[in-house]
Amino acid sequence: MSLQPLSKGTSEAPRKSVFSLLKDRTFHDLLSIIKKYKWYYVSAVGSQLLLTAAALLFADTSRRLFNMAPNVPRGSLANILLVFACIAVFQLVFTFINNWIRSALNESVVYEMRRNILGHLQRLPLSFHEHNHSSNSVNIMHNELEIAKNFIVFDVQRLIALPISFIFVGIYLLSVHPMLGLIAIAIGPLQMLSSLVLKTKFKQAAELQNRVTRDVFFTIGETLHGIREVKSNQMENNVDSRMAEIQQRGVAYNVLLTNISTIRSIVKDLPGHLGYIAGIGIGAALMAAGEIGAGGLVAFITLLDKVAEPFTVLVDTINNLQRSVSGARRLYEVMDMAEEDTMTGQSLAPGAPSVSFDEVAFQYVEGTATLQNLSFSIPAGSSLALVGPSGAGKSTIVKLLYRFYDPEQGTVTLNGKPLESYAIHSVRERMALVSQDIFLFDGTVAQNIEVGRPGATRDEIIRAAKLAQAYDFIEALPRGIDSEIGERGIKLSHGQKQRLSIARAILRDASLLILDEPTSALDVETEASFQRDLGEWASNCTKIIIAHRLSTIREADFIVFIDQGEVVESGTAEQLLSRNGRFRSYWEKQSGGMYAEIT
Ligand SMILES: Nc1ncnc2c1ncn2[C@@H]1O[C@H](COP(=O)(O)OP(=O)(O)OP(=O)(O)O)[C@@H](O)[C@H]1O
Repeated sequence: MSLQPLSKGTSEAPRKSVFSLLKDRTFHDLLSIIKKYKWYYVSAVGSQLLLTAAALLFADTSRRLFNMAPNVPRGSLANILLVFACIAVFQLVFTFINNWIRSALNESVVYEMRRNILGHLQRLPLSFHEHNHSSNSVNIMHNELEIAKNFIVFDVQRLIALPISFIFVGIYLLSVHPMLGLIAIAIGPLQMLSSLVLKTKFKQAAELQNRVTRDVFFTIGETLHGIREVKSNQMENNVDSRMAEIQQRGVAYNVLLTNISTIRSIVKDLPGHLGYIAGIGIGAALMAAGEIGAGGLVAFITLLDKVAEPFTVLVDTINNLQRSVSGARRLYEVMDMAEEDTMTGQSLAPGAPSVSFDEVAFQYVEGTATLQNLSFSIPAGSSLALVGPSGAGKSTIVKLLYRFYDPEQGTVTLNGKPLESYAIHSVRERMALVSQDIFLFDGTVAQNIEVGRPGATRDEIIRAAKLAQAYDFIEALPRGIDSEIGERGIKLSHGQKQRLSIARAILRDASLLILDEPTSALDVETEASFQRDLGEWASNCTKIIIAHRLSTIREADFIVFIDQGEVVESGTAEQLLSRNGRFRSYWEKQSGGMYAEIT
């Protein structure tokens, strides 16, 4: 394993501006989540407005109190104190309610978005996953979603509530005294202007910081994924140096980001301080001139922050949006990718299909042909062995059958009709694959076999396990078929995993069976009984067998020998051996000259 591909995690994507993002279809898709939770938003905004009303009442009651000072009648003082107490209780209750709603909204939106993204990732074509490291997808699901969520959950509702507060509080202060009102109102726009300071530097530092986070996820994902290779190749120090380098960058960029943010926040607070000083000075002069009472000045001081807040928040929101854009750009790019359409097309009829490849050409990489001029056919219900050296294109043929990729030229047909005329779902439903790459899910043995056909009965699962020669070792496990396999089947041997994957395929009850090195990890005896039983449970299937072992190949009705994506020879095993061609020399090399075993 090389640590080089880690740099993929830092790949740059084209930058989207804030405004083009606001027009982005996917961004609107995400905003449509907000619609679903509109009552949460209405409640959160409503409770925030009630809190503003309470603040206004508090300021006005203070104004009345200080305007009466020092000769406050006893009865009035008692009433005023009661009003203050009620406001305090009201504020406590609504602050609690507001936090409660926000937390419920936050979690609901996050889980909804994660579900949407994972659903989308699953529906993307296999080519996306083959060309993107899984850690990148995990990073999208976690970090970049988190950043986008902060904007969607918190900033959106503040953007609605605070302008309304601004209007009410602004009008109130103007009514106290136009000059004081204007000073308070002027602070906000000045704060907005201050957001221009170091704006570009802030965006750059945020992007650098995001990249570091992506690298951390990438390194952790790759290391844990390939932990056996890391250990067996003693790469621990290599990984550690990589993390140390990321740590160095992470600390440097974080300090840079914090410094820039601090300078921006000092500049942003400056108009507020100046407005306060100007307001006190002018307020004192107005008091001396008898234009306002002491209460007017108190109301000004109490509400100053409330008038400036919408603009301050707008500044923060723009900053957040910039971070969201920078962090969520990749999220939106992935969400914008076209999903596989698996439902359009006709259904593949039950029963073993005939399969044919007619002059098929395919390439993964422009200019490098993987399959070319490839033609062969398999009559319904018969079996074909695909044989050839490593990299010849055998697994690619299977990928075309699954429609993970489509050929560039030529046609693949099932029952004489082009594969593209069938709904992908209906074709995949009728196919089963026993692959050399076995993936077992974290769960019990039974659950792992049931993956083949969700909803299968316990008896059906046990029957499949027996046919796959898996039942003996399953029975010996501590809890039999209900034993936990552990993450990725780590507690089982390769041969045992292979037998579970065979059981899964048997349970699937498919009509097109693909066996990709199905017995590579089985001992000779188990392989022999697997071959025997295959005739029983797969008798009604069309079978494609990819194999290197002659014992597996010779059971096939027909053999196609492939090299460099082309059919080099085809025929029965006996015909190919008697021809003294590529298949025979390939087999002689494989068997050390003992090809006579076949006859
Ligand atoms: N996702 C991919 N992207 C680019 N090239 C690929 C991809 N998958 C396979 N290839 C290339 O296509 C060629 C055929 O690969 P394929 O896996 O089909 O061979 P194979 O005959 O099944 O090999 P093996 O017997 O080793 O499994 C190889 O050169 C391989 O490197």
